[in-house]
Amino acid sequence: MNAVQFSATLDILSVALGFTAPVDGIVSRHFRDHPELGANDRNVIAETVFGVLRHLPQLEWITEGNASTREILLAWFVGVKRLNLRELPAAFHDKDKERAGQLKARPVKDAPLHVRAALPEWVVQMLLDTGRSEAFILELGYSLLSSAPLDVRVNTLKMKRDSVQREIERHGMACQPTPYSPWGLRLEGKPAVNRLTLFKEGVFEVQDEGSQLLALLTGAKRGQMVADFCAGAGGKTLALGAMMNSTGRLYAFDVSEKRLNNLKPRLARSGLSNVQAQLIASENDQKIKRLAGKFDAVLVDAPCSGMGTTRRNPDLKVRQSPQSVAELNAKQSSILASAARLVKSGGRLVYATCSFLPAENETIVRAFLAEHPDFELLNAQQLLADARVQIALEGDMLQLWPQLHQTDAFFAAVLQKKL
Ligand SMILES: C[S@@+](CC[C@H](N)C(=O)[O-])C[C@H]1O[C@@H](n2cnc3c(N)ncnc32)[C@H](O)[C@@H]1O
Repeated sequence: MNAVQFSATLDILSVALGFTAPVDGIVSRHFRDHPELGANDRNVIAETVFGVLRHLPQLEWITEGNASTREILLAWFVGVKRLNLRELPAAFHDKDKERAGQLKARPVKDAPLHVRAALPEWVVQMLLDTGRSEAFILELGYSLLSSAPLDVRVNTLKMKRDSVQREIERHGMACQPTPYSPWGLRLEGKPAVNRLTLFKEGVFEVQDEGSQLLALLTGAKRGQMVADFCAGAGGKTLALGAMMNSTGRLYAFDVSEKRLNNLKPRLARSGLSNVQAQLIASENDQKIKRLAGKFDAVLVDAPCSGMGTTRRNPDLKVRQSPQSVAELNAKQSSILASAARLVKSGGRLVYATCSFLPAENETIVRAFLAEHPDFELLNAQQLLADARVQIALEGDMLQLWPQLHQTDAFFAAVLQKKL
């Protein structure tokens, strides 16, 4: 790491470690304000910043707490990258090197489980409480320490997956069909796919394979009435619209105008004409009440801790807490109950999160089922098999794990309103 990269990394980390804003935004802003940084500089800086945040529980343990940003970065090079003193970036002074010697004396292998797994202690406790073994937790923690693969979803309205694969490869970017999603391609490395004309023409969208499977579970079909209740910028809306072959009606609800606005350019690229974006004031908005009982399928991609996405959003390990999860739980139950009113008899309700915490997954679904005897749980593995996706699941619900499925840790439960 050269002096320019070192100083930019320190600057970004000193803001990011304040945890007042998401790290990806902080990194993007710094790069925008510093156009002099080249592509290689940006790669080195971003990899280091994200690496440090992913490993933060370990770095805090190595430095014994209250460390400066510089010391955290030193612990990253010594404790994680395992550089010896001669290999440290030249920007570290003799005094830093003296400290580096002390940091080496605290190897992570001697640390408590949550430190070794680089997960918050409360997260590890929640997993232990629901019967997960130490080995499982360590594998999960390690898998969340690497960067996520770059997956795209092919817009099958515009082109077939194998044709898109050939086109992407023609541009010198290697990719393979994803193991589970019938629409996915996984790219090698992190090429700038958004520069390709195919992307600009809406032939594919960047989307984690797990996210694609959640849309698939709705079973949305041509001519149906479908709702994406927490549509955000519409990652799943676009997948649903393509499943419906741009027919029927697809409502994209969200309480955030900004997020719904971000859906607009994506919709324009996609060529979908069946989507109606609707801003709602809350899950109990009158618009929802007026549409009660009209939908064949409703997807609730609920606001959640995002704990399953910490490869991409490592700061969530610090920004979330048992209190924030408890607040989310109340919201999740309320949104699910409200969205359920939209579903017609025989219709499907998919509750999903990008989390592996049982408190915001199975617990919410079990409580919903106890209060709504008119809904029953369907077997997600069977539904996926019916869609020719072979995946072994532990029970009726879908929980994806990065260490097993190479996706973010998405969760989904498929509920059906009884006839
Ligand atoms: C996990 S994100 C959705 C991501 C999106 N489905 C996608 O695939 O890109 C959760 C969304 O729920 C929205 N949300 C929060 N509270 C809500 C509520 N009461 N009703 C509907 N949407 C809500 C947030 O604004 C956010 O966009």
